[in-house]
Amino acid sequence: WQLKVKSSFGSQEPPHVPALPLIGSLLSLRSQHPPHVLLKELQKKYGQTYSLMMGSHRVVIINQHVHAREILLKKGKIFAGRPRTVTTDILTRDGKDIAFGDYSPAWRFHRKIVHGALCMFGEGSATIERMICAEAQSLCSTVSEAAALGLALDLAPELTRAVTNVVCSLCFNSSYARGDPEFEGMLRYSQGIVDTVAKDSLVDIFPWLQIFPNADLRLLKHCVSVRDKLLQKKYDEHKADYSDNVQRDLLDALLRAKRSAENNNTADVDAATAGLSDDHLLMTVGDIFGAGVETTTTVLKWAVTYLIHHPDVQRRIQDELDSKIGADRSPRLRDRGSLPYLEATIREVLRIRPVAPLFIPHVALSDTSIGDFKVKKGTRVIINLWSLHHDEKEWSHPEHFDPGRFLDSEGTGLTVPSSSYLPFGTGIRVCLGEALAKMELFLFLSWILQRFTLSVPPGHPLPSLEGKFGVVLQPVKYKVKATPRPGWERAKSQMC
Ligand code: HEM
Repeated sequence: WQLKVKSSFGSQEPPHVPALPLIGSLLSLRSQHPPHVLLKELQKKYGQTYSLMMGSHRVVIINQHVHAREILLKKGKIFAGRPRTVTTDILTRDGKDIAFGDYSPAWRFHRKIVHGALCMFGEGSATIERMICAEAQSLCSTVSEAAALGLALDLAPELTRAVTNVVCSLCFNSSYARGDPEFEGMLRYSQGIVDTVAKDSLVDIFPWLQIFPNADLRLLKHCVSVRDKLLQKKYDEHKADYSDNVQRDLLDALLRAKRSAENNNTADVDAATAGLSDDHLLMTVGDIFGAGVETTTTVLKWAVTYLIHHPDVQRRIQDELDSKIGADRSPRLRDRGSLPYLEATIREVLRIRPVAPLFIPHVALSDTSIGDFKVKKGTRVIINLWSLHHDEKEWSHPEHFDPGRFLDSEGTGLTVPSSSYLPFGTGIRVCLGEALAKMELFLFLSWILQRFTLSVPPGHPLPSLEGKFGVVLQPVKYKVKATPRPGWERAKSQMC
């Protein structure tokens, strides 16, 4: 019996990367590789699951799907905590959002109403499809204008604009024209936040460093205050003309859920204890911008980058689009089922270049175990999605871009060939925007590839596939030559 109890809490600690007092394992983590690659490499020395010290925090690193699934699914509630850090506290008013909020009844209720609101405007909704198609149309017009002038285009800012506008329409029922000062301001502060949060922030490992002047923290605080002013303005406007009978957007849906909880119109136990404040709703919208724009845009950028490297894949998608949709109308969400090769390509992009290769760290909320290893309450856990998606035992030639691995043996049906595939996570903390992101990826890519063939301008090198690591794993900057496809002359590219 004693043995049984022992093993249910794990019998041994995971192997440790050496650590020194105060600085932890910092010296062993110096490398020219980005963190996800280094943490994958360290498996060779310490095994698939090992631990290290970040300052005074013990962090367990997971490089295999069996342990990842145990953490996210089987022990989802035990590992549902999030660490608090200096930068995320600034970003989220001390964790009043979903992504960095710690697990609690308030968080559970908060996540539930946001999920409900996103479903209403998300999956299967004609409203969101219209919003995305409007942005796809505007994006294709910009690309078409550049093509008509014979110009190569940096697609990255155009994709950011398009995805940001979808999120603006979803949250505030307002989309912006190019050059609109409010919109340009929003793009600027978002970039500032991405740049500063992306820095390997030492203050997050050693919070006492805050007492020293820190230019990054100053910039982050400035960008967050500009963001908050805009969010507050939108929030006040929505509150002023709120009506129970009309739901224009996500902010209306959130306001309704909050009011209904306050009026005790809900039997929800968590709601009774939650007490969601205005800050919670504002930070939710901050989260959707923060988690929803950079990620989706980056996947689109990687998709374009891989398609440029693989004209054969691009051609096969275009053949599929031509035969299933033709040139008389634009793709719709209902076409997804008949375009398996495009869907397989999106899955392969999400596998080969996971934008969140280290997820968001989880925290053990009680003493527990992972496999045979015991894990103490408060331990942080980093799931290295890069290792899962590049595990040689699970994927043949993992660095080889091959959408076909997500097709069945007939090449017509979609499959997921390995359990080592978790681009959006799974379980209690699964990505809240998975459905929205998949709709955007499908519509933007199908619209672009129906109209244009993408390449690099003559004489330009192919863009690097290495990527640079920040908040997300980004491709490098480069220019794209978009050649209109036969039948997609300029006027027609406007067609919806
Ligand atoms: C292709 C685009 C996207 C990818 C690959 C992606 C991936 C992920 C991943 C891996 C996580 C971490 C899961 C974990 O910690 O266990 C996550 C969390 C999250 N994502 Fe996404 N995401 C994408 C787009 C979006 C969008 C569009 C939204 C907003 C509508 C969004 C909102 C969130 C939120 C709020 C969380 C935190 C969930 C929680 O902590 O409970 N994401 N996402």
